[in-house]
Parts: sequence; C-alpha cells; structure tokens
Amino acid sequence: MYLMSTCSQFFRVQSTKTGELSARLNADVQEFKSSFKLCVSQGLRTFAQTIGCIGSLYFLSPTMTMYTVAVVPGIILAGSAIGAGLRQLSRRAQAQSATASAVSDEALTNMRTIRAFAMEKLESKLFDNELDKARAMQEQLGIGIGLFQAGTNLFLNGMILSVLYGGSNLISKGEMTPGALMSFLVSAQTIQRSLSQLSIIFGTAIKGWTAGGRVLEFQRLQPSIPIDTGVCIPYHTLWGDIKFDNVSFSYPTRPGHNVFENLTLSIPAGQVVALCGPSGEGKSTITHLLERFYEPKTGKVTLDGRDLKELNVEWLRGQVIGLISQEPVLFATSVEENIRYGRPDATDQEVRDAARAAHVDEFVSRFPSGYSTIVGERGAQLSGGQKQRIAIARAILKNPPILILDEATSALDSQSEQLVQEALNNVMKGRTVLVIAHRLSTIRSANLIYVIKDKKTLESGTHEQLMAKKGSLYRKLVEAHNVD
Ligand SMILES: Nc1ncnc2c1ncn2[C@@H]1O[C@H](COP(=O)(O)OP(=O)(O)OP(=O)(O)O)[C@@H](O)[C@H]1O
Repeated sequence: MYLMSTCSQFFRVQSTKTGELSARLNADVQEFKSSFKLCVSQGLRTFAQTIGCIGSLYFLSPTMTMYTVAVVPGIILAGSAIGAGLRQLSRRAQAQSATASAVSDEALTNMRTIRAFAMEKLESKLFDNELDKARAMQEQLGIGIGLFQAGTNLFLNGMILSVLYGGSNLISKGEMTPGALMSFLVSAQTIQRSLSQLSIIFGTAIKGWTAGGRVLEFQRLQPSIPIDTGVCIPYHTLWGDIKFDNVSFSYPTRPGHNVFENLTLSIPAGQVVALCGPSGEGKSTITHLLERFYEPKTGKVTLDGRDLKELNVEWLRGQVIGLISQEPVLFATSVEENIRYGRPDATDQEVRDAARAAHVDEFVSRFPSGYSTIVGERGAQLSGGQKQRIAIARAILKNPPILILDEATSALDSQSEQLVQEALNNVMKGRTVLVIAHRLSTIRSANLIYVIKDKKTLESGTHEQLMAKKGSLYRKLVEAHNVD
C-alpha cells in the first residue's frame, strides 16, 4: 500500500524494476523473517548462557576470568570490522540477486515478444550472466562468513588451551585446586560452544540485517504528493472546468528538459476537448499533470478554479477522473470483476447496464461462462477491441465527471472501431472529456482542439476553424492523414 501511494515518485522517477521490487517484497522479507526468528530464539539463549557462565567463571577464579575477559573488547572490535565488510558484501550480493530476478521477471512477462523475435537464447544468456554475477558474490559472501566462523572457532579453542595452560600453572603454585580447574574448564567450554553458535547466528544476522535494510528503505521514501490530504469539492457543486495556467514542467528524471514552457489551455466543463500534435510533444504529459502524478514546476492546473495542489488526490483520481488508456490493463480475473473494478460497490444490475452500454454484452454472451469468463493475465485471452470495451464499461460504471481518453480507438479494424466508438459516445455523454488521439478522424467532432507543439499550445479552435487557417499545422496533419 505504501509503495503504491508513493507510486509515480517510485515507479517513474526511480529506475527500480518491478522484478527487483518483488524480490525485495518476497525474498528479502522471507530472509529477514527467518533470520530474525533464529537470532531471537537461539541468540537470546546463547547470550544468556555466555553471561551466566562468565559469572560462574568469575566465582571460580577472578584472576583467570579477568585474563579471559580482557581479550573480549579486541574480539568485539575485530568482529564489528569484519561484520561491516561482510554486511556490505551481503548487500551487494542481495542487490545482484534482485537484478537477476528482475531480468527473469521481465522475460517471463514479455514472453510473447521474446518468442516473436526469437530472442529466447539471448534472454537466457542475459539471465545467466546476471545469475553468474550473483553466484560469484554469494560465493564470496559464503567464503567470508566461513572464514569468520573458522577464525572464531580457532580463537575459542585457543582460549580453552590458554585456560588449561594458565590453570595448570595456578595448580602448580597451589593457587587453584584441580577440581576448580575442571569446573572452570567446563564453564569455559560452554562459553566456547555458545560463542561458536553466536558466530553462526552472526552470519545469519548479517544477511537478515541487510534484507531488513533493503525492505525498510521503502519506509524512508517520502511520497512527493500526499494522496489522502487536501479538500474534496462536494459532488453537487463540481462542474469539471479545467485550466492549465502558464504551466512549465520537466520530468524529475530529466530536469534539464522542459516538456512545457508557459502552457496555457482550458477544458470547459461538459465539453469534449481534443489534444493533437506530433509524437512526443507532451499530450500524455498533460494527462499526467491533470491526474497529479507530477506537479508543474511553475504555473498551476486548476479544477473549477481551485489549484489541484489544494485538492485531495485520492478523491481526484478515485471519483473525479476516469481514464481509458490506449492499452487497457485488465486483471487476471473474470470479465465481471474487471468491470466492477470501476466501482466495487456496484450492484450486478449496474454492472450489466454498463456492459450493455459499452457493447461488452454482445461478445460476453457468446462465451460459455459469460461474465464469469476469466480474461487471462493482462486480458491476454481477449481481443484488443474487447479489452477496450471492458475498459469503457469500467469507466461507465465509475461514472466520473471528467474522462480522459488516451488514443482509445487506435489499432482496431473498422468494425471493431465502430463498436468501440459507439461505446465511447455512450461514456462521453454529459462529461468533461479530454481526448488524445493520433487518428484525427476521431476528434473532428470535438468542441475544441489544441495542437501541442514546441512546449506550448500552438493552435486551438474547432476542426472547421483550424482547417480554414491556411498553413496551420492542424491542416497539415489532417492532410498527411488524408482523412478530410
Ligand atoms: N516518465 C518520463 N520521464 C522522462 N521523460 C518522459 C517521461 N514520459 C515522457 N517523457 C518525455 O516527455 C516528452 C513528452 O512525452 P509524452 O508521452 O507526453 O508525448 P506524447 O505527445 O503523448 O507522445 P505520443 O503521441 O507519441 O504518445 C517526450 O519527450 C518523452 O520522451
């Protein structure tokens, strides 16, 4: 939940891949859990045993105990130094394992593309390389921990030998009885066993500590845009009038590259406004700013005259704005659940009504399992047009006052496009609609068209007004598409 609320900051700004995230959320959490359990259960026992035995040693021979304990600070220092090195190594090894799992995750997710390009061997080589690096690092870590444990054991056995040596000296001088030496030896051996156990626990603790640190790194992330503060405009007073006022903006990953400079545009309530222009000029970015995934550098975006910064983001995205994107994302559940995603508390009848309005009913009624049909991962078992119609049904059910259509009718055959267009006409009724379309034929009927170019709105007007302007970019675009 926390990760999702820091979403745009995390997923877009940082270069962390989703596979790496899953590795952190699964493998690292498991590692931390098991190390923590071991450290608490066995660590506490061995720690208490060591302290108790040191007490009994002191009782048996304070002099020998002092000698034995005198070396402890040195050991702690050496142990901490080695531990710090091992922790760093462990961190690098775990990060590399996460990179390897990110590569496999990406390959598995994009299996169709990989097979279509016959890239199986290359992908598997990439994965092998990453895995090899992870193996080498884990080996280094294993050797490091092994050497540390061997060194500890060597030292502890040396300690027993020194006790025997020192004790026999004391016996020969008559300062200690053989019985006391035996008791001392037994306690010293118990300490030795406990400390060797502690050195094993130490190795596990290092891995757990690193894993915990990687997971907790997320906790320290501050969401750049808090989603649950700010005001909500009451439903009955909400018009849906949007204005971009002198907005300048650059993506946080490319701070030197301004996508907009003093962009001003207005999307009047209840009207259909279209954005067009050459690729990469910032049409989708306008929708990102409207959904407040990012903040403008200067200028402001307002809804009914109120700066979006004052408004509650959860309310804005959840209840005010609906998005139908060019690649609708469906979940691997049933058609019904995918539609219900628009409004989880909708009744069955409302879901069916939305499905009918979006022409979903026509194809779903032909499926043997009807609305319970599972659509496959990301809707893989449906056609492009069917997915779009489900996405439209979702938007109809959500019933947002503002709707963003991002190239919703691209890449469909004409019959499918007609059905999708009819579904869209149903969903657009009575809302403020922002359409981004390359297919200029789909935006001709818009109340207002903006041509976005050179970091600003280059031209604006209705289709007829823009076509009437000689040499207008819009006219050139239309002529290039040969749709007039
Ligand atoms: N997350 C991002 N981080 C950095 N730059 C980005 C990001 N998303 C888009 N851009 C850049 O911002 C500019 C505008 O991109 P945008 O996607 O808004 O263009 P567009 O007009 O919608 O393009 P298209 O018509 O091809 O979809 C481009 O130069 C793009 O490379």
